[in-house]
Amino acid sequence: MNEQPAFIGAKVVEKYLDFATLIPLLERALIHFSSGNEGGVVQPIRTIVPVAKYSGFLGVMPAYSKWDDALTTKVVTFYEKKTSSEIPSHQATVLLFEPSNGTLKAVIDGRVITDKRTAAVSAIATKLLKPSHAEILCILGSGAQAQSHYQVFTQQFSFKEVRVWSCTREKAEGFATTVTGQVRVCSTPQEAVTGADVIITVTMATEPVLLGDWVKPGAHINAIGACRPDWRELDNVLMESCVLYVDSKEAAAKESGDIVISKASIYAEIGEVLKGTKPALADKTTVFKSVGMAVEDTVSAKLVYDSWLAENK
Ligand SMILES: NC(=O)C1=CN([C@@H]2O[C@H](COP(=O)(O)OP(=O)(O)OC[C@H]3O[C@@H](n4cnc5c(N)ncnc54)[C@H](O)[C@@H]3O)[C@@H](O)[C@H]2O)C=CC1
Ligand SMILES: O=C([O-])C1=[NH+]CCC1
Repeated sequence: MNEQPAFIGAKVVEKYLDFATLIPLLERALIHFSSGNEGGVVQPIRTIVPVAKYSGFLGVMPAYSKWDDALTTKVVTFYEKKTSSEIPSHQATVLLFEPSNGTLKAVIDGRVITDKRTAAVSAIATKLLKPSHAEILCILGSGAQAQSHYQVFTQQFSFKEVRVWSCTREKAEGFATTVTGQVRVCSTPQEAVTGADVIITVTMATEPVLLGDWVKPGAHINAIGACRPDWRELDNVLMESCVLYVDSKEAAAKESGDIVISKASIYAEIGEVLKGTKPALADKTTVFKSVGMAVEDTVSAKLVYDSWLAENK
């Protein structure tokens, strides 16, 4: 008889998933992912089931990492929020399996993992691609990803000013009151973006919210939303003029509307830059287009499970 799997909830995940530990694990996973067979990451493109009746999607994201000897699948749902309901727009669960025999070892909250690993990967890209004197950080969006990006960016970098814009001023002000440091609330995306050195787009927009004409030459942009082939956050001016980095070339070319619609060409995966096989052109205007990778969930879930096990043996 198998033992029951462990059930690890959001509070426990929060406790074990600190950015300082997570970032080096994710850097290593990104390098392995971008190393082909040699890297030992098996990660098919995720399967997405549209739930059109409710403007929602269900995604299944499996991966195995030979280096970590970890096997997981995340099941994630994301829904357009039509009301001010407390239910998060994104919910997720990660199943962690024993790779040697397929036994389910743990069922782990995936919402906190998704928020933190996405923000941590943006911080990794930013460290490589930001201009040398980056003083102003701009966040477009004020939801869960805005929160996790704010946390890791204020921990890993020292910006002199942080600005936020959201689709209503009320939401942007709400964000500013929940975070620990000073945030300048902006009334328009253009006001927030003008003069910013690093820009993060973390919205559920389906049309561009960031226009290339507003962006300071040499700025670095982390484009996190618009993960459907017909959704946009960035306009063609920006997509055609930037140097474009992605997490996965294969997935970004299929899933990112900003890439599919603009037909912009991808310069490199961020794992190739970490490996040293492609340069970080930090003096140019750079975009890191992230769609999210299963292997990021795999290493995060393994970190949580191993930490939990060490305390609960
Ligand atoms: N690249 C990755 O690995 C991941 C990407 N995401 C994406 O990041 C984005 C943000 O996710 P969460 O913060 O979890 O969502 P959320 O629902 O917590 O926040 C969404 C934000 O977008 C704003 N928004 C909604 N519609 C908008 C519009 N039409 N124009 C401008 N702003 C709008 C909302 O006011 C809110 O501030 C989503 O597009 C999501 O799919 C989420 C998880 C992982
Ligand atoms: O990687 C991920 O979990 C997601 N990317 C876009 C929506 C959810």
